Amino acid sequence: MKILVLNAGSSSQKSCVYEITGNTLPEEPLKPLWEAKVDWTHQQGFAELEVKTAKGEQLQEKIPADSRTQVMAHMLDTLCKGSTQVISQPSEIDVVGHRVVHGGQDYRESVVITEDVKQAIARLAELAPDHNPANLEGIEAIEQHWGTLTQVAAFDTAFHSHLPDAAAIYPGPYEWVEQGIRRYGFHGISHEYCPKRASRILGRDLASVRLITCHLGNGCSLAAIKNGRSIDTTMGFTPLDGLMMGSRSGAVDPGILIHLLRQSDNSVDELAKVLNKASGLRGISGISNDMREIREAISQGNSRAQLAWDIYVHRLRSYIGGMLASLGGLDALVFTGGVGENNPEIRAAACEAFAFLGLKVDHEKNAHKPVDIDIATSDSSVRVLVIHTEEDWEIACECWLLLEKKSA
Ligand SMILES: Nc1ncnc2c1ncn2[C@@H]1O[C@H](COP(=O)(O)OP(=O)(O)O)[C@@H](O)[C@H]1O
Ligand SMILES: CC(=O)OP(=O)(O)O
Ligand SMILES: [Mg+2]
Repeated sequence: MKILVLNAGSSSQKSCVYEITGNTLPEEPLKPLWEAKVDWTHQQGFAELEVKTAKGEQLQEKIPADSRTQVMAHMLDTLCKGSTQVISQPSEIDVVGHRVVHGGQDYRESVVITEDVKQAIARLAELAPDHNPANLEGIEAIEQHWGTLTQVAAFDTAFHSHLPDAAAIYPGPYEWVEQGIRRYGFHGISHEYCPKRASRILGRDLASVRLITCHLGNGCSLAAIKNGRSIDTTMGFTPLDGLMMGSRSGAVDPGILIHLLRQSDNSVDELAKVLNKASGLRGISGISNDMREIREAISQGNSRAQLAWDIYVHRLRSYIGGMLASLGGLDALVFTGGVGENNPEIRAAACEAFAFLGLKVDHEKNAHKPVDIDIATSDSSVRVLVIHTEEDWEIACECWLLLEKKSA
């Protein structure tokens, strides 16, 4: 079965083609036949496209980013044409799997996309404005360019859909519960993949390990994992809650929002834009949402970049502390996502606060681009893992399972 996966994040569009043969799913992620990444934010006005194939072909292009759909169409063309071609026509793809960020109350597992599903994704766009519209664009781009193919939605909210009520319900009026205003949690595809990988690295049964998964990308969230399930998480009703992020504020006193809305020159839309696009690392530093640029500015003595870093670290530590209490103990702390996987300083800074528990990082291992390994010292009381998240592989597995079930 050939599966194309489209994973639209807030700063990137990642895409992969996998070929799964045989009648069971492999335990380890397969190497994609073709993978592409579009980075939307690295250079103003341009998108950077990188394509790689299993055969070793590579392509790097800088394209004007005026229209996301055009960039997507161009990316899809590299699958069927030119040096990175891996299929001769779209009909060779059996199914297209999409990461869909908000699935609301109704979508607690992956589904085959129908008109109803598309309408629900569009309806929920208000709650995930940086994601659901891009997810829908991906679905529509396939329909427009490739015609009718089976498409599947894998929801970021699904893995958190069994959160205990005490963690899921906001202490507003009870009517909120009836209106579906609750903590949904996001990055669920990554928070589900990482514990499975962690249990293999640790050589322990998933049901016996207590984990905190720190997904630190452009969006950032933590999840507390017990018995392989999410029992607490930092993102909420929308992907704005919790940790400080690239350009999102994370949790702020709701009184600030009331105060700003009372000032007549602030509209709801402006406020939404400020919280989603002009806050977080970008808002505080005035430089960028990208952690690489924040680190660079700190090395040049920029005090606002330093402040942005300090707040990011403070919040990360304090939310890890919260997850620790929800779990009542911890076997391993897991770092993943663009920042979690690539930034040794953030891992060291987060872990330092838990040294009193006997958690110790091996600084040599931490510094040397760790991938899917334990970076704690042998005498550390808690393991510390760096895991390359394989959201795309997890989505491909969901597609395979759904189609196998349908054909059984
Ligand atoms: N080498 C690196 N060092 C530090 N941060 C990095 C590095 N590579 C990527 N990042 C960070 O990862 C972020 C993107 O994370 P990613 O998980 O890919 O994002 P998305 O939210 O789009 O899925 C970038 O904004 C950047 O801050
Ligand atoms: C939900 C979310 O914030 O996703 P991303 O980090 O990919 O933007
Ligand atoms: Mg992401």
